[in-house]
Amino acid sequence: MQSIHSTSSSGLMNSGALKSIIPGTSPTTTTQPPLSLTFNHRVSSNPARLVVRSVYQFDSASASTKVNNVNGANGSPAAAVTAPASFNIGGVVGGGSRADWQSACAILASKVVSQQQDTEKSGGAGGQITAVNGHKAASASLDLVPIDSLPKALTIADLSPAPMHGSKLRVAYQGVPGAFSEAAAGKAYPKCEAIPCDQFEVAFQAVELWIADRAVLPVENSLGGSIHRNYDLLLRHRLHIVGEVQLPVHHCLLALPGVRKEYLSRVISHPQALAQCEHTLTKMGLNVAREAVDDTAGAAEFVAANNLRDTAAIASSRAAELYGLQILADGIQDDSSNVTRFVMLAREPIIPRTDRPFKTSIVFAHDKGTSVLFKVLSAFAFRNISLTKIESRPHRNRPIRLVDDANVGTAKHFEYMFYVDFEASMAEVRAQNALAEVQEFTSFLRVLGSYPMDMTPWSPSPGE
Ligand SMILES: O=C(O)C(=O)C[C@]1(C(=O)O)C=C[C@@H](O)C=C1
Repeated sequence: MQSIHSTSSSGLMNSGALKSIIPGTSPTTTTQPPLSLTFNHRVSSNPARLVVRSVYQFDSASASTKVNNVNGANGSPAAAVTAPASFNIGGVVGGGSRADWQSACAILASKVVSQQQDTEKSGGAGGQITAVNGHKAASASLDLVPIDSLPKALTIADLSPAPMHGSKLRVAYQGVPGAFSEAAAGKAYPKCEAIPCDQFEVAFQAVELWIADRAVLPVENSLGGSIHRNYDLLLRHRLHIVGEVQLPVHHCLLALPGVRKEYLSRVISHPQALAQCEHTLTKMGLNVAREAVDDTAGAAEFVAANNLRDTAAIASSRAAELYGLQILADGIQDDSSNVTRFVMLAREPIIPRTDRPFKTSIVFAHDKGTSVLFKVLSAFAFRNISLTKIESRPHRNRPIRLVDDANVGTAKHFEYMFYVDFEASMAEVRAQNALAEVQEFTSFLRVLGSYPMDMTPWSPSPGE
């Protein structure tokens, strides 16, 4: 019996992807007294090594509280908000009281005067105070900063860099370059800048924090079924589904150059990929250990980076190219028409239309009563609205309902959240009426998004 082990991102996975960006998780503190607090979102510009970190940093060199938002797309500062918290003037560090402030100002004033005198004496500009408290000081002759170089007021665009005209849409995905999610991002937004993230949660946060404009998320596969975690995340976050793509998934068995099948003692990949290739691997005589990692391309990267001659990865042919691996076997998915469905997420919903086929995704919890699920679903059936998917997940807040019966004891009913996709646009009256009716039977109802269906003509993966 083969087993699939779960390995956390701190284990096998060695990606340079976006890391968790929950503020305060990786504070960098100095032993010096906290003089200013810097909150930095730093995004490296190397797409294969993109890391976003929230750094709370006590910065004794600056006398202010700064929030620096560094734009991930080009690495240039997008915003810097400065507010006095405590101060450091001319080497005098103040704790923030009025008396400290005044004495520090006095010291500063005397320094200005003495430096002005030095400058005047020397007749040069060499003795100018260049910066006070992070701000450029006016020159000694008091010719103030020219009007055209006055600092510009921050605008909402500085704080939330959306793609400007002509710039690329930034799309967050889970995994490293070569992952199928990256390919899905490219299919959904052909000219986008794909941003690798080490977890799904991080991809959501990247959009919520305006580091990315969209996230692309796998929700189901034709062989492996639903990706449950992502259903839960859709509910926990407030992003909107704005589109879907269905990607043919063509798996390859990858190993270091020169490695033969007989040398292998394990195969590593994303759990979905291992599941999608299970029968083929067995048919190939590869009865070796399977190990799960965070994404397919991450598995390929791991084999290459650690020079593992006894390990193969299941990943895309692009991953083979990127990480210098050879393809031992091509098209090893158990079904040639292996497809993964991804949804695209954004901060704002799109306006639903009726000029092309639309799908709408909802989630609801139903109230007590008889045949409630039947009643809810019939609201669609009576209006000729086809359901394309139904999924249930445990109700997080109320997973169990106790039903007491004096004679026979207590029944424990499991409570669910139901996710339904149906083929209609929210711009259609029949869809609005159906939802109005659904609302009557439900204790909770949310529209996750109404979006164009992926209608690309069917093209099985190459080599099929
Ligand atoms: O690991 C990857 O390459 C992914 O993009 C993730 C993922 C998934 O979660 O299902 C996407 C497509 C394939 O089904 C296999 C893995």
